[in-house]
Amino acid sequence: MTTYDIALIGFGGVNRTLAELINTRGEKLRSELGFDLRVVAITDLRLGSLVQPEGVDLSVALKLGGDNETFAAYGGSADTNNEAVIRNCTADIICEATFTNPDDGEPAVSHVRWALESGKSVCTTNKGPVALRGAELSSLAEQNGVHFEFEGAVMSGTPVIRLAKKMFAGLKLNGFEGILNGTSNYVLGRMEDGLDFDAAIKEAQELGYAEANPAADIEGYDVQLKVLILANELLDAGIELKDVHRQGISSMAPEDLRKAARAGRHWKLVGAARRNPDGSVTAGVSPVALPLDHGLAGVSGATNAVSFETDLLGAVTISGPGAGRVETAYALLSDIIAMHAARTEVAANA
Ligand SMILES: NC(=O)C1=CN([C@@H]2O[C@H](COP(=O)(O)OP(=O)(O)OC[C@H]3O[C@@H](n4cnc5c(N)ncnc54)[C@H](O)[C@@H]3O)[C@@H](O)[C@H]2O)C=CC1
Ligand SMILES: N[C@@H](CC=O)C(=O)O
Repeated sequence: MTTYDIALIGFGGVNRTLAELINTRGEKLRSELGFDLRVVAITDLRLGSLVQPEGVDLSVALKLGGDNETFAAYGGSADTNNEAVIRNCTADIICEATFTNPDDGEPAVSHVRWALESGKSVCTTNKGPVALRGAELSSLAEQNGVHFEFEGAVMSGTPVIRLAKKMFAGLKLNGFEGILNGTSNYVLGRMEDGLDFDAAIKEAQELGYAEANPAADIEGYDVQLKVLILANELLDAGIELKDVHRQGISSMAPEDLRKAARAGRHWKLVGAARRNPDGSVTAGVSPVALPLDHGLAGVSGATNAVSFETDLLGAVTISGPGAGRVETAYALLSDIIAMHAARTEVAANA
């Protein structure tokens, strides 16, 4: 049985839930997937760092998080020590789930770089490194013979990136439009129900959907990153953040939403990209009042959906959870499963 040693960088909602899945469903994962997962290091801004090559006792680690509690009391350190931990720990795979920084992707870009440079594979749900340094990091992974996987960066655990890359072979993608942020979609729906803006955001935070700074969700920064990822990964657009026009939903009031609903429309924050006749790609994010018969109008709550425009099939739509701790932890697991499948294939062909 293969065992993958993993390090969790960031121990918030997503990586804690991954640790819970490993802790409570380890046996099932072993029998169904044919490999074992062992956590050998954890770092977190608030908790510090814990490195235990023989395997961290997850039931203990998962109880930590009280006021002023750090790993120092459990044989670790109160310092995060990210670079030393990532470079020197015995992990095969680094699971990066720290805050998304929409400006320059740091420090997550460095976390990913240190891991790949030291011969470790990376899976991440962090949109910053993928959107802003995706090409560079993928090529660094290739140079080092390791994997860089990021399915959870768009639409959480709902398979989009790998699915489109594999299953759309032979089709030409001419563009896409989608609801790509669970928080803003949840907030728009709750405001249509009559809740005020702040109360709706608070609910989205409690449900684990929102970014650490929810302005990223509401002002469209999060969708801007996701549009950039899909455009570059799937349309080969070669565009940068500045090329993705951005407008959020912060100026919308509950009354605007209810008035639109009475007129048979739902306001949605839509991210889209389309290939122009000259081959260039135009991309952006903005609120749109969709008529009820539009395919995205009925997508509600934290559900996301993206509709790809293809040459031979017309529109192909993928829909599923777009946020949530369990759903996003599953995305990391799906990345590890993909790495295992690739490794098994290489071994079979050797
Ligand atoms: N929650 C969700 O539904 C989804 C989240 N994501 C992304 O996954 C990542 C993690 O999300 P959550 O776990 O929900 O966020 P969170 O805010 O619950 O957890 C992030 C953790 O990272 C830690 N952290 C921040 N900077 C750090 C650093 N430099 N070194 C070590 N630890 C650091 C924080 O202390 C916190 O515990 C974010 O980038 C988010 O954008 C992606 C898809 C869905
Ligand atoms: N905050 C994001 C989480 C996933 O990327 C969202 O609400 O969609």
